[in-house]
Amino acid sequence: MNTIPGSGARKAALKMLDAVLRRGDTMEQAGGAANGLPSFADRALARAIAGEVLRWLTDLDALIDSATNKPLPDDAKARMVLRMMLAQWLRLETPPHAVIATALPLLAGGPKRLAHGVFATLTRQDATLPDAPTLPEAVAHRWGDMAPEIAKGIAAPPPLDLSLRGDLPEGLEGESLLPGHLRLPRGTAIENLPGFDDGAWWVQDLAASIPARLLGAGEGKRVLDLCAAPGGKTLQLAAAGWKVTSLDNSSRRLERLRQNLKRTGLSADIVKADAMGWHPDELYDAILLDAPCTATGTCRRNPDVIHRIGPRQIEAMALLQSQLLERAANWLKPGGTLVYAVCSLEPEEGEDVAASCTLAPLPVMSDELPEGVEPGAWGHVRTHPGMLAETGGLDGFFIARFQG
Ligand SMILES: C[S@@+](CC[C@H](N)C(=O)[O-])C[C@H]1O[C@@H](n2cnc3c(N)ncnc32)[C@H](O)[C@@H]1O
Repeated sequence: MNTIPGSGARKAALKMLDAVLRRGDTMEQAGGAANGLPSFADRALARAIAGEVLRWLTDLDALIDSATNKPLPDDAKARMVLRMMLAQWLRLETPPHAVIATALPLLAGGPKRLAHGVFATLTRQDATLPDAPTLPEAVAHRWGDMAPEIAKGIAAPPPLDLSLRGDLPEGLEGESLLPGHLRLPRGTAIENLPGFDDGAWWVQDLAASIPARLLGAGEGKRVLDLCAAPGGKTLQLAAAGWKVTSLDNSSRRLERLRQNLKRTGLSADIVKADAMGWHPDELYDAILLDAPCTATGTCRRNPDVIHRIGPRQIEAMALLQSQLLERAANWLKPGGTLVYAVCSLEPEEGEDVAASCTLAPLPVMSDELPEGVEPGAWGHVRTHPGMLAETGGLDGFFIARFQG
């Protein structure tokens, strides 16, 4: 039984961190550890603690090492608990006495005094974190010139972006960076927003909304949303007047797509199939391939990717993406349009895959993008979390458009 209020959330956060950093689970998978907590507030707290630790891991470790004579092993439980303690104090503004009361029981029978001593030293010194998280060396190297700006973008969770099905519901206010887009402050509770019950909008990062926009109005023509679940882009395409076929190989994610269609009152034909074995009955006017990827572009909301993803996963994804793009290119009517997108910051999954496509590039124009985002040299789009910083940033995406 938990005798100290909030200790359940800390236990769950510890389990989540263990799952991500030791087993390589995604935050979504690891989040299951918080599901048994009785209150929404506790579940949110567990996720916030784990998220802040993953965001600031390198800097938290540097603080811990500065306050110990002998470095704690990377996988020591005391180090993990100290990371959580510092993240709560320095990022979530939890008072030190509450941090100590809820964290030390996690080390029952272990080095409680050591953890207490390190934490007390750092609080006495008024330790601080830098303005932007320090990226692990290999990640900074991979992201090259973009790395310093991305790091700034990762410093805090992102704002809430909504895509609108049609007109703006009465009473819903925010900043609009593209038609049909609305940005609200981070932490906004969606259930209480006007239009939630009517399905007048869905949550979708501004960058994630760009690929479907690049296909324009559907006017009843047929589009294949390849790798469609949970369906953010299917909803956009259906709302833009396309006759949508949504294909995905995950039953669980397709169930979420079904629920999303139901909530918004939009429609699509759903196909559960492996795109690597499936063949269409006829060709499509347009195809949106939002390919499976390492998702490093979502590092603001899923900071686990900073620690889980490396060359092995990037290479495997790039191979699958090239194969999917090659197949999709054959399913397009002559003159049709194909958009390839990945929410990855890795050129191997974006620029390199697009360069291997046999279709002709159909360059994206500046006026199709949010102000401040410009198309690249051959008309492709590259976004990253450090862009549009003054308005709250956006996820990292690579997007290219082609003509059949
Ligand atoms: C980036 S997500 C798609 C997100 C979706 N387009 C949206 O906007 O909500 C990639 C999807 O590809 C699916 N997928 C992965 N491999 C697949 C395959 N071989 N065939 C079909 N779908 C696949 C995954 O289940 C996942 O839902």
